[in-house]
Amino acid sequence: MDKLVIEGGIPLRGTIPISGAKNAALPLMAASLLAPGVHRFTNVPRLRDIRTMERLLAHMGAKSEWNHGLTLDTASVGTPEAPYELVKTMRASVLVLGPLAARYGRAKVSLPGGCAIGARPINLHLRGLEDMGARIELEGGYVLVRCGRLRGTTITFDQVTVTGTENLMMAAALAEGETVLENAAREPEVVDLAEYLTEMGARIEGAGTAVIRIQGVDHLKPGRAHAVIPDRIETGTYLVAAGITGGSLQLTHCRPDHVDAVIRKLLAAGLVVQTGADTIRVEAPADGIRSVDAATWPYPGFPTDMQAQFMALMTLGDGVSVIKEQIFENRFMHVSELKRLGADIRLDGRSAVVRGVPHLSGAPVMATDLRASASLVLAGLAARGRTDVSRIYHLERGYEALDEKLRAVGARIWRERE
Ligand SMILES: CC(=O)N[C@H]1[C@@H](OP(=O)(O)OP(=O)(O)OC[C@H]2O[C@@H](n3ccc(=O)[nH]c3=O)[C@H](O)[C@@H]2O)O[C@H](CO)[C@@H](O)[C@@H]1O
Ligand SMILES: C=C(OP(=O)(O)O)C(=O)O
Repeated sequence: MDKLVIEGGIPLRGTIPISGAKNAALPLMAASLLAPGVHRFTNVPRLRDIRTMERLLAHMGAKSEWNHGLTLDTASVGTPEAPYELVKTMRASVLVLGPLAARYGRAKVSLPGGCAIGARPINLHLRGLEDMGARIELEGGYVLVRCGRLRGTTITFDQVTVTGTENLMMAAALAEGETVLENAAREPEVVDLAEYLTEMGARIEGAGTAVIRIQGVDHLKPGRAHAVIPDRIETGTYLVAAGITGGSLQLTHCRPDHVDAVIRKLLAAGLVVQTGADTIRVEAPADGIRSVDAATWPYPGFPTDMQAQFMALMTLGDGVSVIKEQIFENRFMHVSELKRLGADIRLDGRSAVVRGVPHLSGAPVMATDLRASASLVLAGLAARGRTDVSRIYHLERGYEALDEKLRAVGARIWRERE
């Protein structure tokens, strides 16, 4: 297994191209199950999670090929089943549930279980499918779904759920009649999925708002080649990388409007940020990082997937920052590791109270989840001396060529065998 070694303290300067969004590509790949045939996606990031979804679709009989993007042929899908071995490595596997139920009238999908950041139940996905007429049983750790054609209905989510909204939007695309999703997730990834589904022949209105209306159709067909939206969390992570190292970066191939809430926090922290049509220029503050509070919230709020990285920045702030995690009950696993690098952080329920320190010092650290790992890399880039980040398979789930991209802007970061 590899670890990342970082010699910190170098201000990053240069240009970083942003990759396609993992959390947009995964539901798009699942959507290919809704219509047998050849689906083409461009700007798909080469990541562990994407490979896992490829393997999951292959298990069902799909064929995939990389050639200037990803081609998925779902013509021979015949096993509507997601086994535990694959689901346990990637929770987003649950995204096949809605498409399989709608297209095949049956599905056997392993329950994803909890993970480092929280319990993460899928009750809202299941209840929604039941409301649409599916019979659901839990057996041997699997969700078994049986249904005739799903029926449109009104579903009001108790809580905003991103993959829940995506799953039910995909199921509703082939249902009979109208489905209304209320309190739906408004994330850009939901909009990207709705755009491709529409391209496939689905009738969807309101994606990107809290109420999505879907008129079910009898058949869907593969759409034209679809370009995955840029990764807003990767974008945010590199914005912080410039600020925390005292550097300046130009990010290209990104969507500045998708990181609005993050940019506003970074401006409050003193960073200089200028946006273009698909570029962002970011510079560290000349007079040090200002401490600011943040609270996570569904889009367009401050993303939970940026909480750990923002906390890394705040460890070097000029005062006290209170960071409140309001989406996941346990997304603070990075705190104890950041403390090993010299950060002053106290946990108080769902808040972290971060008192800025003048500098961080390198140390061996271990990551427990994807964004926690990113926060440790950021802290390591700023720290004096050497930081070893182990368990980088977490990072490989969600960051394409992270070490290469950072090296290209001057970071001293490399892989070593553990
Ligand atoms: C692949 C993907 O897109 N992953 C993202 C998605 O995860 P994911 O879609 O799994 O997260 P959700 O939006 O569903 O979770 C939001 C909250 O709702 C709760 N909940 C969710 C569903 C459910 O049936 N019951 C329930 O109680 C969750 O435990 C959590 O507390 O959105 C999260 C919140 O922005 C991000 O951190 C993840 O990166
Ligand atoms: C939590 C994340 O991913 P997942 O929902 O796949 O665990 C993430 O992308 O930060």
